[in-house]
Amino acid sequence: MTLTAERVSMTFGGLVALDDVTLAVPGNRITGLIGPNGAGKTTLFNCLTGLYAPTSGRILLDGRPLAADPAQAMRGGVARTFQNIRLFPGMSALDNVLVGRHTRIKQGLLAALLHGPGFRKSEAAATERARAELEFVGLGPEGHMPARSLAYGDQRRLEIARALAGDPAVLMLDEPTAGMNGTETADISALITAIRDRGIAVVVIEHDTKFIFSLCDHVYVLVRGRMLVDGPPATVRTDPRVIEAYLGATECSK
Ligand SMILES: Nc1ncnc2c1ncn2[C@@H]1O[C@H](COP(=O)(O)OP(=O)(O)OP(=O)(O)O)[C@@H](O)[C@H]1O
Repeated sequence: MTLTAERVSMTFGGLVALDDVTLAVPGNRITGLIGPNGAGKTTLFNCLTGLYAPTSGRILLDGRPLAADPAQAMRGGVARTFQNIRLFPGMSALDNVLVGRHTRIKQGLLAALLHGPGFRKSEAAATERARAELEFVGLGPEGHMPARSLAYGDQRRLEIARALAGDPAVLMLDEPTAGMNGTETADISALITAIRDRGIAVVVIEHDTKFIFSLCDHVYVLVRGRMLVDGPPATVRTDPRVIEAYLGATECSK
């Protein structure tokens, strides 16, 4: 599946946050989105996840318009994590992932109340899948623990497990390494690569350009609402326009 922004512009009052931005996010690829403060990254992210309706242009998932409604976008296959952790702190890690799984299950209220065999079977399958996602992110043994008692890095992995449980075609990660130490960052890199290898399109916004250039298959650079340049990391990080506009010569040449 490919998520596309087609000539997207977004204005807030008189302020142009995005100006004619086009990008394509295919499966089997980790796409990075970087840019200086105020470049429009979060605004683009919000358009791609259905939180904002662009002022003009279109967001398409495999050629079909994506609803400007986060719940519908999620059901359509676009999942996200947030800059700030948004778990249910008192619930177990497993139950947090089950919440993600339930976005996919079509059991009505009546079925839940009656607790019939169909419902029980579907719940058992959901629990199995939730356990599998916990294993996948490296939290297999922690399923019973309240989310709040997990280490910070583990809470971020739990958020990713919850997003994966909804069977996304595209996973959008907003600053997934914010506040992490070097080891946790390396672990998250490996996890994101494993997600890509499942065929899921991954989009990462990060301020840590070193992380983006070493992780991503393709990088887009936004500057003042416009897409300045995109390409493989090796090309983008040495592009003089990027060095001048965003990174500063010394940073980018590292
Ligand atoms: N809801 C809003 N209302 C008004 N202006 C907004 C709104 N959201 C963003 N903006 C403005 O749009 C521009 C782009 O902001 P955005 O947050 O998308 O940039 P960013 O690249 O994510 O920045 P940062 O790296 O600092 O998070 C900024 O000038 C910002 O002030």
